[in-house]
Amino acid sequence: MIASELHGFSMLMCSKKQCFNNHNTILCSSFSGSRVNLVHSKNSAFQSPILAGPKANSKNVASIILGGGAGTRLFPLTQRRAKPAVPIGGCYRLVDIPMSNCIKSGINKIFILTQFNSRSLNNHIARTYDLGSGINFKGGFVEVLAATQTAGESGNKWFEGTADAVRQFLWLFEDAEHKNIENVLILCGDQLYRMDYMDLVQKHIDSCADISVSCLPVNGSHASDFGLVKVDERGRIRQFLEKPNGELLRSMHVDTSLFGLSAQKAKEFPYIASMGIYVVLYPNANDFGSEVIPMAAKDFNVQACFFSGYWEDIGTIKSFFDANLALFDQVINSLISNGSFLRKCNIEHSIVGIRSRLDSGVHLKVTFLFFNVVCHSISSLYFHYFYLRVNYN
Ligand SMILES: Nc1ncnc2c1ncn2[C@@H]1O[C@H](COP(=O)(O)OP(=O)(O)O[C@H]2O[C@H](CO)[C@@H](O)[C@H](O)[C@H]2O)[C@@H](O)[C@H]1O
Repeated sequence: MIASELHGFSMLMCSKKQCFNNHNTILCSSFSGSRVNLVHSKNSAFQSPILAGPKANSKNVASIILGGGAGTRLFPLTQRRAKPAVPIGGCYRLVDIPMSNCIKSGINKIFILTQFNSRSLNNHIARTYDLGSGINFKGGFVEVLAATQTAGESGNKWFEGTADAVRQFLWLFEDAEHKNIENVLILCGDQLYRMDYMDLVQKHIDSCADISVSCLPVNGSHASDFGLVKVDERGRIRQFLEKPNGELLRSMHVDTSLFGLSAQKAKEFPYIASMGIYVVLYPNANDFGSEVIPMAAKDFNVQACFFSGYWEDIGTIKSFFDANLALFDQVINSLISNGSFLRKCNIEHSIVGIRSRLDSGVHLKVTFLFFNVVCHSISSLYFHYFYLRVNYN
C-alpha cells in the first residue's frame, strides 16, 4: 500500500489528513514544547506521552454500521431478517445498540450497510429514527445502503466482505453535503455494549493513528473467535491475527497486566481482542478483520484503544441467548421501562419508570420510581425508597 492510494480515501479519514499533512508539524511542535499538550492514558501501557491533537467534533464524524452479514451462526433467527434486525432485550433490535451509542456520542450522520434480508431492518430504521428533525440532530441522517449490482469495475458483484462493502459506497463521501466529514467510524451490528465513540475518535486523533481499533482483554476459551493483537508500549498494533487457533493462538498470548489488569485478571484474560470497531480505511482488501487490519499493521500506525466496559459479541445463538438473559439477571419480579439504564444493581419487586438511570451498587426494593430518576448510590436510593413509600401508602 502506498500513501497515494490512501490519499484517495482521505475524505473519509481524518487520520490520513492529519498524519500525511500535519504529522511532522505536530511532532515538531511537541518537541519544541510550544503548541501541543502531552496527555497520559489511564492504561499503564500508554504511560508514555502521546500527542494531544485538536478536539474531536462529533459533527465531523460519520458512522458506518456493518449490517450486511448473513448471520449464519444466528440461524434461524436470521432466516427472514438481517442480523442487525434481530430483536434484543424484548423491544429493541441489535442495530439499536450502535445507533444508541452514536446518538449518545453526538454522532448524527449514520450509514447502515445491508446485504441479506434487509426488509425488516429497513422497516425498523424508517419507523424508529428521524435524526434530521430533532433540534440536537439537525443536519443528521440515517441512511440504509443496500448492496446493489452496478455496472463498471465492480459490476455484477455483491459485497465481498466488510471492507469491500464500505469501499463500494466511498463515492458518497465525494458529495458536497458530506465534505465536512473528517472521521469515519466502522461499527458492527451484532454486539452489546455502551461506548462513547468520541473517546475513541479523540484517541485516534491524539495518537495521530492511521487506523484505530477498539480492543479489550479476553480469556482463552473465547480468544479464537476474535481478531487478536499484540501491541507495543505506545499502544501501536505490531501483530494482528484473525481468529487464530492452536499454535498461532498461543503465539498471541500476552501479559495483559501491562495494560492495567491486576495479576489475577491478567492470568484470566491473557489475549487482547479487536472489538471490530475501527476508525479506518484501506483500499485494496475486502475484509477488515482478515485483511485490512493485519496488512495495515505492518506499515502504518494502527493503534489499539482499550475499552474497559461491558462488551459482548452476539454472533451465535448461545451468546445471543446469554446476553439477553444477562440484561435482567439483576431483576426480580420487577418492571423496567423503556430507555432505562441499570448498572450492576439489584431490583426487587419494583417498577422503574422510563429513562431512569440506576448506577452500580443501587439496591431497589419495593419501590416505584416514576420517570427520569437518577440513582447514583445507595443513599439516594433510600431517599427515593422512603419518598415513594410515603406516597404509596
Ligand atoms: N458483506 C458484508 N457487508 C456488510 N456488512 C457485513 C458483511 N459481512 C459481514 N458484515 C457485518 O460486519 C460485522 C462483522 O461481521 P464479520 O462476520 O465480518 O466478523 P466477525 O464478527 O466474525 O469478526 C469481527 O468482529 C470481531 C469482534 O466481534 C473481531 O474480533 C474480528 O477481528 C472482526 O473480523 C457484522 O455486523 C456483520 O453483520
